[in-house]
Amino acid sequence: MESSILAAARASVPATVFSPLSTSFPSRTAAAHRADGARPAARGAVRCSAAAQGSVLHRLGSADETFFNSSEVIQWESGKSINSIAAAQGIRIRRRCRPRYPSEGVGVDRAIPRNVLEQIVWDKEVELSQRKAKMPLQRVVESAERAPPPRDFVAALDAARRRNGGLPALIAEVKKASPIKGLLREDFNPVEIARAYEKNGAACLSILTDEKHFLGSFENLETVCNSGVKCPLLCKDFVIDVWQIYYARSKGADAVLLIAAVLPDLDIKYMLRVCRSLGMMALVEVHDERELDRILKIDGVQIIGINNRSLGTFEVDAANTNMLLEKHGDIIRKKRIMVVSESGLFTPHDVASVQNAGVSAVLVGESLVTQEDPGRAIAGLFGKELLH
Ligand SMILES: O=C(O)c1ccccc1NCC(=O)[C@H](O)[C@H](O)COP(=O)(O)O
Repeated sequence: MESSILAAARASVPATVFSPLSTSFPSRTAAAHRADGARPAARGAVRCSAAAQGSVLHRLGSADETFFNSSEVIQWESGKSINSIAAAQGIRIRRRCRPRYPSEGVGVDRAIPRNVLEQIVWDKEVELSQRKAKMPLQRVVESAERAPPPRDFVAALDAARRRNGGLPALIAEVKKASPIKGLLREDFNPVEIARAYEKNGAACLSILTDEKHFLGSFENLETVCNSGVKCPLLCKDFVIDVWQIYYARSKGADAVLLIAAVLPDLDIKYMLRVCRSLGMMALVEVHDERELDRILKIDGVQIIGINNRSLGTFEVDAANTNMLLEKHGDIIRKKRIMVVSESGLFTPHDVASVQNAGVSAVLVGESLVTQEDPGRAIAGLFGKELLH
């Protein structure tokens, strides 16, 4: 019998004809397959689905249920590469393993990464293809269905803010290492750190799951989820495919991070729908004005994270939050979007400054996790103890 999450996922992408570029997608796809000399799907027709805003090619009736990300569909449809679609939206982070037609597998570019984030994304493509080979989407979807019900990330932030007289709520990050700073904490026990954060007033926790660059893991996410910690959990990873969202849910995540510097608009729209179908929240992260402009045009975004880490230098500057909110605060307030200031917050002055700019929450890793007692460090960061 079909799982209800799978059914919900199907329901969220009604079976209508995909036409962002106005032509009938199934016939174009079939033509593309023929032109390319690729064999059609072994069983069942390639059926196309469209979400109200995002789109997905969903191959039904085959044993290995496959979802394709929206920009891959556009790639097939338009003949343009994902990288040129992304570049047209001002996205500077390129993909390396560029998926083409299904039977072709992935094409690998020989270029070298331009920066740390691009390197992370390229490594993520390799990691993901290995994970998917071990666990096809249908199994991940079924496993997501067995996870404990998601907790309300936004409600937890709101409640903490009210409890603390309007101070920004804290999303405290369980972070062992960073690609820029290296190892942040030697004696790293994710459950101990998570409990200490919660006890000292964190509203939500961010659990890094990237292994290669942050020494995080999905085991960390799962153990914290099963440890009795009640704070909602953000799976902090580099999402490039909906598979990762289902996987994060299956390991107990209540929210995921979607990075505008990495994901084209259609992928963000589609991923937001997948999150909604799973009862999860998406923290949509921007670094600059161009990304913020894009995200403000997308319906259904409830939380925006402004990352203070420059994508050029990877240096942090908390003034980035203030600068973006000065220019776009009005529209953000009008749309009732919650804003989180992320990265590079070290002192009560930093927190007060982003609070004055209008943020509802702060996401902090390094300045807490590097202290001997990361829980006690919260009072140091805010200049007072937070109510739990
Ligand atoms: O933390 C890094 O060095 C890093 C490098 C490249 C891409 C992303 C990176 N960090 C991810 C994050 O967003 C931070 O872990 C998070 O905002 C907390 O930042 P901080 O308080 O400065 O540890």
